[in-house]
Amino acid sequence: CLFLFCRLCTLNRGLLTPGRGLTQGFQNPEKQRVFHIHEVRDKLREIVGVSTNWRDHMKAMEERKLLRSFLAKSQEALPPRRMKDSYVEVLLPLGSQPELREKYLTVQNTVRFGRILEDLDSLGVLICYMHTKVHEVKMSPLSIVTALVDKIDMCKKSLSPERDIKFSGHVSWVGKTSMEAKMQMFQLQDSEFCPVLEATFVMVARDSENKGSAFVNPLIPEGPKEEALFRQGELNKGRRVAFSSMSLLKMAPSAEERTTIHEMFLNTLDQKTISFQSRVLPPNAVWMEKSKLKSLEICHPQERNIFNRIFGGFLMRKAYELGWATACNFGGSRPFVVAVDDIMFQKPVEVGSLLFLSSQVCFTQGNYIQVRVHSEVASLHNKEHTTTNVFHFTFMSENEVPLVFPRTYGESMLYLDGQRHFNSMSASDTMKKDYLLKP
Ligand SMILES: CCCCCCCCCC(=O)SCCNC(=O)CCNC(=O)[C@H](O)C(C)(C)COP(=O)(O)OP(=O)(O)OC[C@H]1O[C@@H](n2cnc3c(N)ncnc32)[C@H](O)[C@@H]1OP(=O)(O)O
Repeated sequence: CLFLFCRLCTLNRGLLTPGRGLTQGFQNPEKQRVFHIHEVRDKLREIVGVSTNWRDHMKAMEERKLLRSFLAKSQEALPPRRMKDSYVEVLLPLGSQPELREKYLTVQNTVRFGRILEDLDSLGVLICYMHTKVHEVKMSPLSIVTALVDKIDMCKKSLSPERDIKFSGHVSWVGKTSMEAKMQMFQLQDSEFCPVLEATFVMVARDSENKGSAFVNPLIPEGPKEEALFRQGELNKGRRVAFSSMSLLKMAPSAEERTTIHEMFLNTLDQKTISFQSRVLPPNAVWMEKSKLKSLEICHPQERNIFNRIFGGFLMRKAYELGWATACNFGGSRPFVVAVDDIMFQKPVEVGSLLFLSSQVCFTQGNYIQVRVHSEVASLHNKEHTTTNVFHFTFMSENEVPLVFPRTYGESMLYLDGQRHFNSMSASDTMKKDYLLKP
């Protein structure tokens, strides 16, 4: 207890120190500090107080128990925060520090999108720690985890690994225990940072030991722009509830969707045999099951997050890269990612688990390929499999791609789910932009 108290006191230095004057982005009126990308994870470790040595991880978690007394009994007991209180800028100096490039490089000399997913996840959590900062102590009593990647939209044709990148973001909406973080990414072009990506994540605050939920500070929007962002956060929550209540896991497809599936079924009946069993593919079509790719990851401690579970960004990178390979294999050319949506982190992944990833094309249209990656874990002691995440990625291929045909009822539901995700993407501005992002 004394050890922890000393740590809390000695670590009680300010988080913000002066940084370089980057001016692009939502706002930085109070000249908040600009973190270097390497500092983000270090900062998170400092805020949560994790052990550097794996053998000490149980002890570090024991210490966190003592922070329980700093948890609020109600949301009203916490001081309200403004959007600018959580505003953070992070520099990824790929241009000015070439030694950073290797980690981010694709064979086409573009930026690995999987690495960007990892950086966004860490940044989202840091932003939420800024919002919930308890000024009396350096270490936070909260365990903040990623619950959902609501949406990531790309808005730039290609990312160069030879030019500096900047991220910025802030909390844009809060519930009782959840927070929405909006982030943007910029790349230096002709000495200006130009927008290349927008992302919306939902983070959930848990108690010191990550066992139950915990209240977060209220958010007070200032001015019409912030009020609009906050209202959008409310609408996003409503949309997610509506989307989930209409899930094909709960409800039958609509009349239009049923017609689509039946027409696809009729298109695959063998005209010669007049049988329900005998199925043949129409020209330029592929059975959905043929599009599958699978992988296995052993979840080593190296990939742990600050709470000794597997880092969400690592899970996203692995799922994205398998999804990209699936789209590449299916479309026959290198695809570009257009959008990512609705990645739900349903269950934490324990260190030491076996992570099974299964990816398949579930919908195509023109040059677009909608890929779904399902991840499940089995512990080393218990062979039972548990779903931890479902990922949805929209890719664009250089050429028109084959149609994908479901054979079973389950696959038909995957097709319709893929179509719903694709339609929600194509309704947004995303598809109107041009892309060239590769893994
Ligand atoms: C070492 C350096 C590394 C640095 C990396 C730092 C990054 C660390 C971040 C991570 O890596 S976290 C790892 C990936 N994420 C996870 O493992 C989370 C796994 N999922 C869970 O643990 C639970 O599903 C979760 C805590 C997210 C939700 O649990 P419950 O469903 O029991 O929550 P509950 O019903 O109590 O709802 C709590 C709040 O969450 C909200 N919520 C839950 N699921 C949601 C969802 N899917 N989408 C949006 N909001 C959601 C819910 O609305 C509610 O908000 P409000 O209180 O504001 O109303």
